[in-house]
Amino acid sequence: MTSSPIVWKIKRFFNIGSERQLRDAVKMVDSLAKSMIEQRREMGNFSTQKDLLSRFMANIDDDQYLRDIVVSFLLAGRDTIASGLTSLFYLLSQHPEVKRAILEESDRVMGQSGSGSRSWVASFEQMREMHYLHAVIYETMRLYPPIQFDSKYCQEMMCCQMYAMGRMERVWGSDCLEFKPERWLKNGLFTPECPFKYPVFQGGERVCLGKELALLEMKSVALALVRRFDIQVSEPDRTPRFAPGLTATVRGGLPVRIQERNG
Ligand code: HEM
Repeated sequence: MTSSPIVWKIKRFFNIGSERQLRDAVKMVDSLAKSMIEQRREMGNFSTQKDLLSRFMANIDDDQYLRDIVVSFLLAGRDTIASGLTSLFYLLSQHPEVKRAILEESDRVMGQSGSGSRSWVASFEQMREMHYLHAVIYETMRLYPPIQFDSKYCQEMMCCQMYAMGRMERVWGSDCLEFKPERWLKNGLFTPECPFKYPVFQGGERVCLGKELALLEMKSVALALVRRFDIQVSEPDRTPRFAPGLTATVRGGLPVRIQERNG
């Protein structure tokens, strides 16, 4: 990235420096997407396969279009989930009472399976019953939205600041900086907020297409890990700092210590 467009235009023209790196990186992502499409084509029978790519391939023949679909799902769906889960494990490490409440809820819904150890994979129906877990995921992304700001261009440009909005007293009340999953529950049931108050997935016609998938993915990974392992942030007193970028990434990662639970 440079301050003047002339610089990158010259680099692009001569295919040098960061423009060359960008071109190589795009080529690599393209060939990854292409090989995923080819592998799936060799498997055949798209109409009977249940994965997302097969469903698209059952209806679309244009390889360029399919490649764009693969790339947009990879970009939109990978780093966002990783970011949300990183923040979740940071917060759970600081709030053992929330972790305990997740375990209690999951034990109630899933039961504690054989020989003292918990089974860790929940069914879709079981996950729908876990209102507290759902609230924890929403509350995590209120304080740490995976996409911290987002710009839109129409007649004028506007910028939506998800990170700032999630921490505004005017919007969330005097306890806005506290991690309180209960704020999302009414009589134990998850109660959503208007997407324009909680714009983590944006709202309206350009709402995140993967929103429900994202929530399901985050819930199932979080649950499986919390039930099976005890995860502690290695340096609990160090506040994570974000690296600048489209998706919120913790600078240097979030080192944790993982221990298997006994039961
Ligand atoms: C916690 C995880 C996620 C968050 C916070 C998130 C957030 C967002 C946001 C804020 C937008 C709007 C961007 C814009 O219009 O400028 C968006 C768009 C989009 N997201 Fe997600 N996303 C997540 C996960 C996913 C997943 C898992 C997928 C798919 C597998 C996905 C697919 C998409 C697509 C295709 C769009 C473009 C929609 C359009 O322009 O019509 N997202 N997402």
